[in-house]
Amino acid sequence: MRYAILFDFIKKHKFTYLLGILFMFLASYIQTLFPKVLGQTIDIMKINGFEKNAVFTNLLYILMIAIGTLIFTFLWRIIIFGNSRKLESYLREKIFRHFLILPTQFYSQRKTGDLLAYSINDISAVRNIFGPALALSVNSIVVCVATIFFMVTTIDLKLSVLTLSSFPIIIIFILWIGQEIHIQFKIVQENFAAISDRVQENIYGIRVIKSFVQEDKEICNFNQLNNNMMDSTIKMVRTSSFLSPVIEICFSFSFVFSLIYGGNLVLNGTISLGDFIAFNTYLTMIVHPVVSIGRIVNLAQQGLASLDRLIEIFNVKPFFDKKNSINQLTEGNIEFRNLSFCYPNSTKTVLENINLKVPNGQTHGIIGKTGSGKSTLANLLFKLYDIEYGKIFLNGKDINEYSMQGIRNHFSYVPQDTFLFSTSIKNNIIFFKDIYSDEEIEKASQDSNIYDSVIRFPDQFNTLVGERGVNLSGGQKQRLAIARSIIKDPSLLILDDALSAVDAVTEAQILKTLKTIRKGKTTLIISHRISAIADADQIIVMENGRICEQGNHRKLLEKGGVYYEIYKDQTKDQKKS
Ligand SMILES: Nc1ncnc2c1ncn2[C@@H]1O[C@H](COP(=O)(O)OP(=O)(O)OP(=O)(O)O)[C@@H](O)[C@H]1O
Repeated sequence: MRYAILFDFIKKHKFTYLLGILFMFLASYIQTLFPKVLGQTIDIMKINGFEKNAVFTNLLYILMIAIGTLIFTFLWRIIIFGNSRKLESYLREKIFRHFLILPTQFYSQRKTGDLLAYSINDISAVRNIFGPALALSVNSIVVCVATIFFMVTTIDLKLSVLTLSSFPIIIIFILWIGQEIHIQFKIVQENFAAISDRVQENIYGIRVIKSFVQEDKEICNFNQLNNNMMDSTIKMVRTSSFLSPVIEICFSFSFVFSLIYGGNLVLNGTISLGDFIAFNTYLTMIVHPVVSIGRIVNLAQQGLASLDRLIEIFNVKPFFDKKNSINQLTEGNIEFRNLSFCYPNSTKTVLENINLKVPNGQTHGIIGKTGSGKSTLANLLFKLYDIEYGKIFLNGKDINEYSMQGIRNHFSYVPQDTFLFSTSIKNNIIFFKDIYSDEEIEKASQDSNIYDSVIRFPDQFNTLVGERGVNLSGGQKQRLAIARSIIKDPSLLILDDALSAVDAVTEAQILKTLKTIRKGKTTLIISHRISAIADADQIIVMENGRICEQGNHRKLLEKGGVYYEIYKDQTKDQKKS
């Protein structure tokens, strides 16, 4: 069901909602008793030598009405607004959970700022439906129905019909404006998402912007988005600003009819002066709820527009493992059989006819021109994209038989663009898993050659790395990411150009250590540098998504093909220096 996510929440909180609505009903209904009591009091006081006791009793009623309204209003506000805040937190948790289980390809098509807008603005707009909009609706319905009922039954039917004749016009107008607001609010939200995306991207890329002196251009781009946001908001405000004045004009006519026709009824004795005052008080009382209909429509349409956006996200199918999928992957035997691959929403074949066996315990190096498909090959081993059956085998079984969790628990991947969390070095190594001892953390950092750098920091392993590791050098970030991967002692370790920012000596040291600690386990080293893979058991050379050469360093040099050319190119520079 489309709104299932909301119904689940409402079902869970139905008793508090019912109680809150009951209190709202009582608070609103009690208010509508006031005009009649006021009218009666005036009629009593009109008579010479009026009964003081009767007036006193009526004043007591008025006081009780005020106290009752206060108590019930206090109670419903706590319950209903409390529930709306719970709903906000519930939706935020749901969307965050959903974001984490969505397939990787979802993130290739969405921008971060847009996703932030969902988590903040849209959820808050949905909350408004179940907070202020709900409260105003109940109040408006109860006050309008009760007031009209009292006007018609206790005062005068004709006078009521005449003064309320503008109501249908108001309702039609509100419904028409509501549709416009719905459309315009969606545009406002999209513009907000674009702004938040731009701010996020600029802050993230501030160093690049500064180094290319792009500040003015970026400010100009931002101003354009900001103006779009302002224009769309002003357009929406302009549309919604019609609501109140139109409603108020309609009411002015009602008051004119009431004064002319109602005044005549008093003069010819059809209704009393008290009734006339009560009628006008009813009319005054109804103005606020009817004007509120405009606000309710505003809030509801904004909330519904946001709800549509949220549901669109919730409808994106997350990845789920199939039943009985395998969790254990203690060995790293890998086989690609006739694998060809295109990225979703792309027609370009990125990998073509890949046939490759990596037996457990071996180290394979992968080299090739940029864009030749090396990272894609590695990504597919992590089930980042759907792969048909019969193409990739892990320990003799199809990759689709394994659970996502199983693969990611037993395999480790150090990507090209290292990502560090804004926390301590230690947390970045253990990745918030308190299962590693201090000795294991130190060992992993020694093996990845980052230990000496860490202990030179005043706070050592507790040093905060800053957002995305801004306080560390490129090489330090890479080595920290390697430490994070090797502490898991995975059955398959993939280093994707993960040594590109370290110097040749450090690279050699890390590779030497890896050789020891990775004995009996599979390692794939993707690199542009021959030095990083020369020692591998097998080297795969890729070109345009195909494996063009395969063998060990010596054999490939003897062959005098692509690998030999790369080797020649790289050693030529060394010889010169
Ligand atoms: N998410 C994606 N969607 C569509 N195409 C992609 C995506 N990621 C990569 N590609 C394309 O796939 C091809 C192979 O990319 P890949 O990253 O695997 O190359 P690579 O050999 O690792 O390159 P490099 O050495 O520069 O890292 C490239 O043409 C690239 O543009």
